[in-house]
Amino acid sequence: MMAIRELKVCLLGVQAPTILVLAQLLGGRTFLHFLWNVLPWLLRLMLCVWREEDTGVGKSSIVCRFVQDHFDHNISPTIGASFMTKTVPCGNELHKFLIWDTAGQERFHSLAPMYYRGSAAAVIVYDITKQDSFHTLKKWVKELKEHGPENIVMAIAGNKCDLSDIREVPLKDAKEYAESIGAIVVETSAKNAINIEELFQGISRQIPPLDPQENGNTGAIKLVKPTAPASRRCC
Ligand SMILES: Nc1nc2c(ncn2[C@@H]2O[C@H](COP(=O)(O)OP(=O)(O)OP(=O)(O)O)[C@@H](O)[C@H]2O)c(=O)[nH]1
Repeated sequence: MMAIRELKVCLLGVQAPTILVLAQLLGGRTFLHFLWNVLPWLLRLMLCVWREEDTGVGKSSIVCRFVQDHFDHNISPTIGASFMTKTVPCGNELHKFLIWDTAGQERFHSLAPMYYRGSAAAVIVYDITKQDSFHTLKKWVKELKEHGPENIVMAIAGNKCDLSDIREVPLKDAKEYAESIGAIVVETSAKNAINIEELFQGISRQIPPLDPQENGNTGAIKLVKPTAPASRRCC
């Protein structure tokens, strides 16, 4: 007899919220003054936003590698969220990951609670080549601690480790931070399939095993061998 447990997992992570930083810089100016001084900034901002919306930290790519063992260089940015599942063995149990891949663009931030609420685990992804994405990760951790489920397992994924020659975030920093918040940390490459399985195995290991005393209410479904159907008699 093997128990299958459904584990809701959400992936969070975004590049630096440039719009917010700029909005703070612009505060309190008159409109003409604003236009005169800020137009060059705005042009730069538009380029920046375009660039940032174009390159995420790699959440969808991690999910795609984990579930389909596939990597797409031209993957489109997620709109809202996307959903995939994968079942993996863990000891005497099967863990069915119900994975919510959230959109990284700042305009979708307010939707995130829908996905982390009720989650057994959250994977917070940053890009090792973007220091800003590591700062943003800390904001996600704060939000999860304040508003997320009490016993949520937190896993930090430093993605794009295939680009370590242009790294901005030292692994040591990530390890120290993860230790300080009791999170799992691993550097991944969705592109080269590095540590993707290990990331989810690490989450599985952190999920407490089912209490055999509990009946129902655990989200677990017991799989049992079907018994032979009762023989039917004719007449
Ligand atoms: N070199 C490298 N590039 C990667 C890796 N993972 C993702 N990318 C690239 O990074 C870009 C963004 O990847 P996505 O998976 O869409 O990132 P995301 O975080 O889901 O982005 P949003 O959906 O906008 O939140 C794409 O061009 C990917 O091909 C990786 O491990 N290494």
